[in-house]
Amino acid sequence: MPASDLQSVAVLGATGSIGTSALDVIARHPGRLRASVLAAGRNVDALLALCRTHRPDHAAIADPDGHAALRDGLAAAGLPTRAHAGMDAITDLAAGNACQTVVAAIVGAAGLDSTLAAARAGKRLLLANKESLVLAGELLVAAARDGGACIVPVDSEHNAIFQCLDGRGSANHAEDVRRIVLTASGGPFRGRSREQLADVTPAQAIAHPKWSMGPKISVDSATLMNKGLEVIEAHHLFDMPGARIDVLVHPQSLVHSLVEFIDGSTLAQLGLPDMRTALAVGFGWPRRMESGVGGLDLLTHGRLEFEAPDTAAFPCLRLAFEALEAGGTAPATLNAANEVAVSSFLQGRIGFLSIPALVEDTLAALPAAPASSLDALREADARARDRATQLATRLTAP
Ligand SMILES: NC(=O)C1=CN([C@@H]2O[C@H](COP(=O)(O)OP(=O)(O)OC[C@H]3O[C@@H](n4cnc5c(N)ncnc54)[C@H](OP(=O)(O)O)[C@@H]3O)[C@@H](O)[C@H]2O)C=CC1
Ligand SMILES: CC(=O)[C@@H](O)[C@H](O)COP(=O)(O)O
Ligand SMILES: [Mn+2]
Repeated sequence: MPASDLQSVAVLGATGSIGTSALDVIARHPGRLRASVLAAGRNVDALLALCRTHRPDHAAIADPDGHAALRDGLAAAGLPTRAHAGMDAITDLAAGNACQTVVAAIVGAAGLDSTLAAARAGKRLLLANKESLVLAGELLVAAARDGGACIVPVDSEHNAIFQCLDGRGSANHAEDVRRIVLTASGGPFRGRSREQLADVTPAQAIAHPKWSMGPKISVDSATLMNKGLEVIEAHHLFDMPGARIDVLVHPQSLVHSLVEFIDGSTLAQLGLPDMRTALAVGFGWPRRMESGVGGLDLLTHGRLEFEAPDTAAFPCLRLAFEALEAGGTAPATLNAANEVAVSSFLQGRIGFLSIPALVEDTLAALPAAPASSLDALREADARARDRATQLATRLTAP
């Protein structure tokens, strides 16, 4: 196969759940895919282990203090991989010649700069980092359009919708589509009342019933904030107003989302809950690639059930719809407050019910302003983090 057919891939967030799944798919296609850049946050040992297996040209650690350990570890392993450190280095690698494709799988707003850089540089962008779309969706979609990037959403629901729309993204489908329906598993606490959520622990919250994921998104699934973030994500990716985006709880997580068209047709994408399918769609689109995921045997799986989300017990979904409706800086505020709240909960500093309370308080304290620039959004993000941190500290105080 000619060298030009080999797709060089930067996996940002390589040590995480999505990063690991992406590398699994890449390793199945040695003639077509190559991990040329691997990047992580702080975990130098895990990054070094991946470098020994995948032998990338570049490895980058966001934590500047990790540089020496990464460089020395690569040298000790006899690898030619170049060591880099700091977020700017990751952003430069995402935009540079070392990769044609970027898997954006850093968790949280920390992924924004590298995702934006990949979009501006016209990469094939496998977008898992939903927080960057929530924070700066309009800018990111515009950067991809202007830079000639192809965004393939790999969040499972958005990947499903992308497939149902035949890859048309935000273009050319608006008149055909009546509504988008995002499915939600309901998380580990589906069916519980608000009172029954008061004492749940971080360990219970990250035990997702269907998907194996990192801690932050697992807590988001448990509060239904994940679905709220996904509503805003769908708004930007598919140019749909919130009023035409619905959420349906589907505990089996086999129907990944649906699109209803104006002629009464509904298309859905189904498959086992394994992110390698969405990632293979991202690498191969418009062709299909082997992903390592088996087929779906509906006779074995039995019933497919659907129910309405309970926004009284799980108000984060309502808060996200309200932030989308308010527009401007509100989604950035929602996202930042949620990141602080989830981190505080995972550290055992606040209770589960304090997550929506803290987000709601922050949104009320910092009303939406026009999101006229990236700087305005960054400022909204910083202010929301300050406010939410103060509140979390107050809630923690004995
Ligand atoms: N997991 C899933 O199935 C799905 C995830 N997503 C989205 O994908 C993203 C990643 O999720 P997931 O893989 O579960 O998360 P994980 O927590 O498993 O992994 C996070 C990755 O991000 C890296 N990271 C953390 N902070 C930084 C930073 N400041 N700079 C650079 N890298 C950093 C981590 O590195 P280190 O190990 O060194 O800390 C790790 O590689 C999230 O936005 C999530 O919402 C979307 C759909 C499904
Ligand atoms: C795999 C994926 O895309 C996750 O976002 C998943 O959807 C989380 O499950 P919930 O439906 O419980 O939020
Ligand atoms: Mn999802």
